[in-house]
Amino acid sequence: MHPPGADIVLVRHGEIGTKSEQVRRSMEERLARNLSALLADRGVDGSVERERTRLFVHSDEPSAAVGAATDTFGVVSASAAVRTEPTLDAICEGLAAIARERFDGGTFAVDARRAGQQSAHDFSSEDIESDGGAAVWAAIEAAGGDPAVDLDEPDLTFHVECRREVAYLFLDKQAGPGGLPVGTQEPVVVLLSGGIDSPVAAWKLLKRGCPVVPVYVDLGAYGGPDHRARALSTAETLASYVPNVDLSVRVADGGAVVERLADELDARRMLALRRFMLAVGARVAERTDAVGVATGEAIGQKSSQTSANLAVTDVAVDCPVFRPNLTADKADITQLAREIGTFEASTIPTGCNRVAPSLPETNADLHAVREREPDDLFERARAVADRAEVVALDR
Ligand SMILES: Nc1ncnc2c1ncn2[C@@H]1O[C@H](COP(=O)(O)OP(=O)(O)OP(=O)(O)O)[C@@H](O)[C@H]1O
Repeated sequence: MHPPGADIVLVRHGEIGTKSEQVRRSMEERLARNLSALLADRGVDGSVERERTRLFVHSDEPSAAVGAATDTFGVVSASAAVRTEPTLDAICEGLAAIARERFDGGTFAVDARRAGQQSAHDFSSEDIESDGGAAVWAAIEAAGGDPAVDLDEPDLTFHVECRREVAYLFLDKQAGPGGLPVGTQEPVVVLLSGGIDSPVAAWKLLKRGCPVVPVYVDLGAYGGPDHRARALSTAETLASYVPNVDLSVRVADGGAVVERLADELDARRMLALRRFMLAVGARVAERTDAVGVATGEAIGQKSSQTSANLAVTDVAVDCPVFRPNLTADKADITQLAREIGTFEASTIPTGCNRVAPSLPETNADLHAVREREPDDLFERARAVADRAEVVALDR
């Protein structure tokens, strides 16, 4: 809920504040650009202003601007606010005006902080809280209401952030994703199957500032058009968070290799397939200046993902393999998929055939895996990656 007449959004970031002056400035600039891009993509009126430790969005659409801010990686929270003079009288008047319009019964509290130079004001945060609380109380009573204060768990909190030049009044702090602005880290290739886990892994990398390069390996007879459409659809959802990042999907044709592995290998088939996919991703990384390859895997979630098997797949490539979900439980990954909006597309039935054997290897030995997999597996991976089709997203 925002105060009546709110025309500015306070945007808070977190870890950026721990950086050196130079890094902080460049990250804040990136955050401002990313937020501007998201506002423009959503057709939300708003201009972003950067100040030390904060961004501000000037907007006549405060709810939509808060929505964009809280979808921007790097943002910890956002509040739609009204501004007043930084005097005790003006703040109390402003709080009373908000109370008249927004208090709807229950309990309230006033929470105040002064930012910047404390000596700029001749009153303390406690003064704002006590005088502001009295002003809110009087306004509610005058309107025929029944005010009650609860400082621990109020139904409505009147927040005041008093700065040297201006005081901001707001009613809530909407949580953002946190993390770092996208583009402040080097790109990473993500093997995006479109299942529940890999879009979440991609989102987590975006959240930590990495632009991602999605790669989908077409499984031929073991995949199909719906399987591919599912991957593209999850990429489109991811792209809606970062409209200024190119999330075109590299679609690599792995059909012939998958068929061969299914024909020739039994228990170790999935390991060879994972090693092939990693090699496809590594080749794309090489060609796109990405620093590594990420997957949606988590320790022990599937037979191909036991800690022993993950070790065997990693050594297929020279570049780092990132697994943002590594220690996450499936329930938590699924919950996040729901929250970020990829779950629905990820669970569309694709009717694809099962590649996995009925008795898969769970404790693979690297020598045994190497011995059985085709000699030209990695050569084929590179060739498939080089021929990958770059599919622009439908947005
Ligand atoms: N067809 C594919 N194209 C690209 N990457 C894939 C593909 N299949 C699997 N992967 C990668 O390998 C990881 C493990 O594969 P797994 O078989 O568990 O995937 P899934 O269950 O189909 O999808 P997800 O792991 O996304 O839920 C995936 O998280 C993904 O990173």
